[in-house]
Amino acid sequence: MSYISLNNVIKRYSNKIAVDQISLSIDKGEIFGLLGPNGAGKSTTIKMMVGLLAPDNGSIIIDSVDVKKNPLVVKRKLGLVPQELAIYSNLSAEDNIRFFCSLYGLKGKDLKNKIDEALNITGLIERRKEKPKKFSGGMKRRLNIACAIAHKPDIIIMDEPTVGIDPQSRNHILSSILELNKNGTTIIYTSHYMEEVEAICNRVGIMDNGKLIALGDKESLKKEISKGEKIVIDVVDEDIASIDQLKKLPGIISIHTLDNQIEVISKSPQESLQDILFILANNQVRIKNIVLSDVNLENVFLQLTGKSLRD
Ligand SMILES: Nc1ncnc2c1ncn2[C@@H]1O[C@H](COP(=O)(O)OP(=O)(O)OP(=O)(O)O)[C@@H](O)[C@H]1O
Repeated sequence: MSYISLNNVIKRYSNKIAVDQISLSIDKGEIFGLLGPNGAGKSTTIKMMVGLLAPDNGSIIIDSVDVKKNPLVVKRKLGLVPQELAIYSNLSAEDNIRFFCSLYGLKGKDLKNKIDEALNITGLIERRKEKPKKFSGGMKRRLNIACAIAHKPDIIIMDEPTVGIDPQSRNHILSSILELNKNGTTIIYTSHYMEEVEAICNRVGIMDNGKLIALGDKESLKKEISKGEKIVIDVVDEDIASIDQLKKLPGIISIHTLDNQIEVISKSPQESLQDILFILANNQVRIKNIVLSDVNLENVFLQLTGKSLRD
């Protein structure tokens, strides 16, 4: 039996279907990534997993417990890092963590050790006495994480924890997640940044319009969905006629253009390249740069939905 399973879960807000019959399972010790653009239904899915919202249909089972039937039992196993900051600006960093730990009944030496550990893992130990109103956005986000993980839950669920922060804090957060996972914690990580999901997650679910449109190990997802390689061509000016001709070339899986960049996914890029260059030259399209690379999760998403993750 899976450690975490969602079975035909549906959630509506009035007439709007936010989560549309999702089924997936997650194993103990995984870092599972839930990827999708804004409004895909990630937060709603997570809120149902932690018992903040009840599904209209279907069930969610965590470590053999039904979330709807026994929300309190499940909540003890979980740490939720919400998308919105849930910290008190007038309490010091360590008092914020102390407050959240006290909700789990922690006291004395155990409490002190857990506060220290959370401050260490999020890189805030030196700033423990300071109030978050003096913190940068990235530090506030790290404190938000420290508050959610300090009680050492078996499962940590993070809802876009790196939105709008500096690269240093982002890297710190990603390495903290890897460290927590090394110690056995199961992590569920939602994001619309595919680079983050690619960097830390083992398995990935891709959501769009409330539906789970792909699920699997990230490498096999890339292989199965895009049996090809990518050619990225920067041009001076895009030309619609040449794009139409490129689409007709043999071996071309997909073509996407954005801001004078043409992204071609081809079954055999070495062979396609000659033809592509010929067509562009014939249409007097001037080329600034060409790069060959592997497909990524963004390409998988594009191929499945016809739109970019950040549309
Ligand atoms: N409380 C609510 N009332 C009505 N509609 C809602 C509510 N919360 C979310 N929605 C809608 O449900 C859909 C899914 O939203 P959700 O927040 O789950 O998506 P998301 O993938 O987490 O997006 P984001 O990254 O922007 O948070 C969206 O169309 C959203 O507008």
